[in-house]
Amino acid sequence: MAPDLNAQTAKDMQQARDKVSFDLQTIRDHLFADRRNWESFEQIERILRKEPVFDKSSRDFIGRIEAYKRALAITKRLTELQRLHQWTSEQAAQAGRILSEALPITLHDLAFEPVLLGQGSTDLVDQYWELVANKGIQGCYLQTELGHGTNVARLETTATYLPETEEFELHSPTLTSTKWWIGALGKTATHGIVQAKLILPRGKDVGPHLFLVQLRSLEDHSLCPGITAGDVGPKAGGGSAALDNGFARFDHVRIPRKNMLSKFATVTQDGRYIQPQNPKHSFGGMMYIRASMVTTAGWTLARGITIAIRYATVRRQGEPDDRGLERQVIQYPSTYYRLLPILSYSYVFIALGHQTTKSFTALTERIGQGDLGYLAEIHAMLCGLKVLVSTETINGLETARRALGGHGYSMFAGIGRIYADYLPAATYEGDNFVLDGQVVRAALKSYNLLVSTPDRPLGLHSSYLRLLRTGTLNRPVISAMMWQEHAAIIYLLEWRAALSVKSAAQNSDHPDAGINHRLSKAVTEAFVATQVGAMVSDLNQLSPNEASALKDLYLLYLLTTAEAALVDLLAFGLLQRVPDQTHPTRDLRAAINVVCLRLLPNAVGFTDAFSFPDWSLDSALGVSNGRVYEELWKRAQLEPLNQTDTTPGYEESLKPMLAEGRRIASLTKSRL
Ligand SMILES: Cc1cc2nc3c(=O)[nH]c(=O)nc-3n(C[C@H](O)[C@H](O)[C@H](O)COP(=O)(O)OP(=O)(O)OC[C@H]3O[C@@H](n4cnc5c(N)ncnc54)[C@H](O)[C@@H]3O)c2cc1C
Repeated sequence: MAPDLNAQTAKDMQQARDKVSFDLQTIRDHLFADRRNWESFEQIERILRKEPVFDKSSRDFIGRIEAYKRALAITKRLTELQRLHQWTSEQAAQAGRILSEALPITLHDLAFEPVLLGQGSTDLVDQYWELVANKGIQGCYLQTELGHGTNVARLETTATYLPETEEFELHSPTLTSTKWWIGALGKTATHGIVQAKLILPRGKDVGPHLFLVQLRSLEDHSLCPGITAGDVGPKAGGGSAALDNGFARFDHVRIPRKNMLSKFATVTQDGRYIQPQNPKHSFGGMMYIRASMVTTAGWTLARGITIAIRYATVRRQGEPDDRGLERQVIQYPSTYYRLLPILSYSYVFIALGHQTTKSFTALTERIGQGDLGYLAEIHAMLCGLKVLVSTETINGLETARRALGGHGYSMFAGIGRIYADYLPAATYEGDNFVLDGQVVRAALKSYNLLVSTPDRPLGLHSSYLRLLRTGTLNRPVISAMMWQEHAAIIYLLEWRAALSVKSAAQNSDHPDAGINHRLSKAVTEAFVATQVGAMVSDLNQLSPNEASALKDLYLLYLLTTAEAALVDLLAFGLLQRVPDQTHPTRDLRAAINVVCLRLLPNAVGFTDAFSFPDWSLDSALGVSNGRVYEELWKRAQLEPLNQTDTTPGYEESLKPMLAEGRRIASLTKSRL
């Protein structure tokens, strides 16, 4: 008798869990950076799961307006719970991650609040802080315009200072000056921080500055006089439907002088402009957002890969074995080769997120004390990290979705929604290809300084350049064994970055079109590789089983990064074949397979450690008990089209069309 495919799914999942070699709680603590963070996660999850407003069962079937209203209801309850349980901002962020919903409030927390805090004067922050912290007002950040996004210097919105009334007048002089794409502006925000060209009394334009503007009445939420605003419309792939990305135009809107965010630059009562000591001070807001994007990317990828690995574990296809069981699709090399690297990327990005947040906090303290030493370098590295994590997360999600076969295209699979929501991360907070340019500029500057002053100390982010100091370090020694050593691969990736920068500097008169992207990738991957080295060293605190499983995961990250860098490694002569040995590229690929095979029995365990409850993961294919077919069946029954036997539209369209077709067919037949 053929095995019961449905019952087999739960057995496969249980068997996969039985094979896991490590203690789940230890890996969980590692992921959450601390047992207390995990406990807090668990506590928050228990609170959230009881709330009917967070139920996701109907969200695949609702339209935009309902989705938006649902998002507001979620936001309201989330805010009440935060107050009730006195969650810290980190705990509130954790609640947001567990919920995993695209909510307008995100922009208040991620963009409005940090920019106001980081760049507003003490008086302005004092005036608004309680309102901002208690969500008595809802904020957004209005920079991008219809005509310009990347080129901030060419923004057209003006803020003209009027000394007679001590006010700024905000104005949108052209259609193309309309603020566009602004998250939460369309319908939700009451206030916004507007990026506008500051025009001084005698008409001098001193470029874009930030201004706090009330957009909507706090009485009835109607738009304030002189402001036209609305939603920009549906987004690609139906992504972020509940988010009201909006447009706004200002018609001579007046705001008081103190509403200019003037921590670093200010305008005096009589209209004199006091310049910032260092214009780079104003990078703070963007840097905060980019730093938090590393963590977000890690957890987003974690969701996608949990679904894919669980499904690939219970999905069976192929020739049946002697028990009549087909092969679990995760056992196919072409499947695990696609999925396990994504798992490794999610672990690396989550750990990198912890490190980045720590460095950013330390940097903010140093800036507060007036030390801008490494600011430019850290800014460039955050740009590089933003590019790397968003690119890899988008690619990883789509790879994971395709690995699900046809069912991956179903909304019930869950990855399609995550992908559509996450997709614009490649564009917002700086288009990835534009940010590449900033990484490259900083790298070339560090290189030129090194050439002119060889003894100059190098920062953490450019330490790979030490390899170019003459007579210091040798090129890597190539052998098949090196692919098993984290340090050797890190060294290789650092060499690739150093030689990429050197080559770009020496050929700067004739750059090729792809140089920025390649160089930015090389430099950022070298930095991430050194961070992975630090992660590996930290594993010594763990017991051998857990340490060795995580070491393999980090090794896979390094190996697949090296594999993707093969063109550079070969072009720079870093991987030359040693006589009588196999080619290093072959050894590298063999090593990837070996480490994948070692990781395979732990794959489900690694995804369990992310600890996504089923209600939060919201995926028919990612259910933790493996019963994917039952779940798919259950969800398809909820499809509104299935609620009536005769389909809507039958009477007006389908019935007459079928009848007409039959009539014509019968005429043709009679003529024959
Ligand atoms: C979902 C979503 C949410 C957003 N939320 C906000 C928000 O809350 N607030 C806000 O202010 N903005 C927001 N934005 C806008 C976002 O920041 C901009 O889209 C982004 O900065 C890119 O600008 P752009 O769209 O004008 O693209 P463009 O600058 O027109 O870029 C178009 C193309 O040209 C290339 N390009 C442009 N300039 C250069 C250059 N110098 N060198 C090389 N290549 C270049 C880019 O790589 C890109 O491929 C959001 C956008 C999206 C999609």
